[in-house]
Amino acid sequence: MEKYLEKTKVLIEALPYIKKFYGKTIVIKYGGHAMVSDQLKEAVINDLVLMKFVGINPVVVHGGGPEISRMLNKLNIRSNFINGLRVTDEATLEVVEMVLVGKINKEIVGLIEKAGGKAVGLSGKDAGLLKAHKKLAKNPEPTGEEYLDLGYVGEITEVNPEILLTLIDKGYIPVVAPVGSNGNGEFYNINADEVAAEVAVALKADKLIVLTDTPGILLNEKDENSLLSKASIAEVQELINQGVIRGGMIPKAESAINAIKRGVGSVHIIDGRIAHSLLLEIFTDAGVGTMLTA
Ligand SMILES: Nc1ncnc2c1ncn2[C@@H]1O[C@H](COP(=O)(O)OP(=O)(O)O)[C@@H](O)[C@H]1O
Ligand SMILES: CC(=O)N[C@@H](CCC(=O)OP(=O)(O)O)C(=O)O
Repeated sequence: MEKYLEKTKVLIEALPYIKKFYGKTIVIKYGGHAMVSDQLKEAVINDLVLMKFVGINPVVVHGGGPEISRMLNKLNIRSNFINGLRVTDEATLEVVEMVLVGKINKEIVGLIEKAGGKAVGLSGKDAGLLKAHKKLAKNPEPTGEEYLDLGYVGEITEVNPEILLTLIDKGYIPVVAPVGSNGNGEFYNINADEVAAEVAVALKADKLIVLTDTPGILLNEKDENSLLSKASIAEVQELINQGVIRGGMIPKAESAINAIKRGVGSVHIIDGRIAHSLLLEIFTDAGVGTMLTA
């Protein structure tokens, strides 16, 4: 009996959240470092499908950095990162598209279908979804040029959400790969955190949830107990300036600040290595990870 009461308690606890988010859009950034095992992938996908069936509109933006690196390695193409962004020459861009659009995007779509949902996979090239131009990165070193050339790394100039709204309306979960186009035949590799934030802004999303491989923003990267559970965008900017937030966490934190400044209610950076962390974040009182608000 006790066991059943526990189960009903969990469902009842979810009710106010189901009501709160009914009909709302939540953008989920599914990071490559959170795609650890097939079992975990299935847990994430089940969460997305459950969200859809209780009336929430999830939109997925995925990464795949580790898988791109593995493929580049196999092909003996060297790559390096500046401020968490992969320097991308022509050969690298080809591999990026192959892995993100050809493989990971279609895999996620297939898993959603397997779990009973409906999904459509897109890259930013489709239906003019992500317009981009070349991004110049600020040189992290105090010496030399102020800006560094990252090759075919893009920065979003415009999101055209029309196709996403149509898909949502028809009951599909849109799955977006972070590749953009300048409209003149030039394509760019865009960091998936940046894409997720821009998509969340364009869709006026209630929340952006970033699934990654840490419990959230840590005050000491080596200590998982130093989790910052809540932060304002000013506090996060300060942690970037101090160098507490570095590497792959920089685009996440900067994108979160950008999204909140432009109207997204909250951004949550959570541990995608924990099965069903997405459900815990949305449907329970506890919440997980780091919550960023204005
Ligand atoms: N202050 C910090 N707190 C947590 N993680 C941090 C911090 N600073 C840097 N990181 C790094 O950021 C990484 C997450 O970014 P990234 O590797 O790009 O993941 P993803 O593939 O999910 O986008 C963490 O694994 C960690 O190494
Ligand atoms: C410019 C840039 O860095 N692009 C990323 C795109 C994929 C990505 O962002 O993947 P994660 O979310 O798994 O890190 C890359 O080439 O790795």
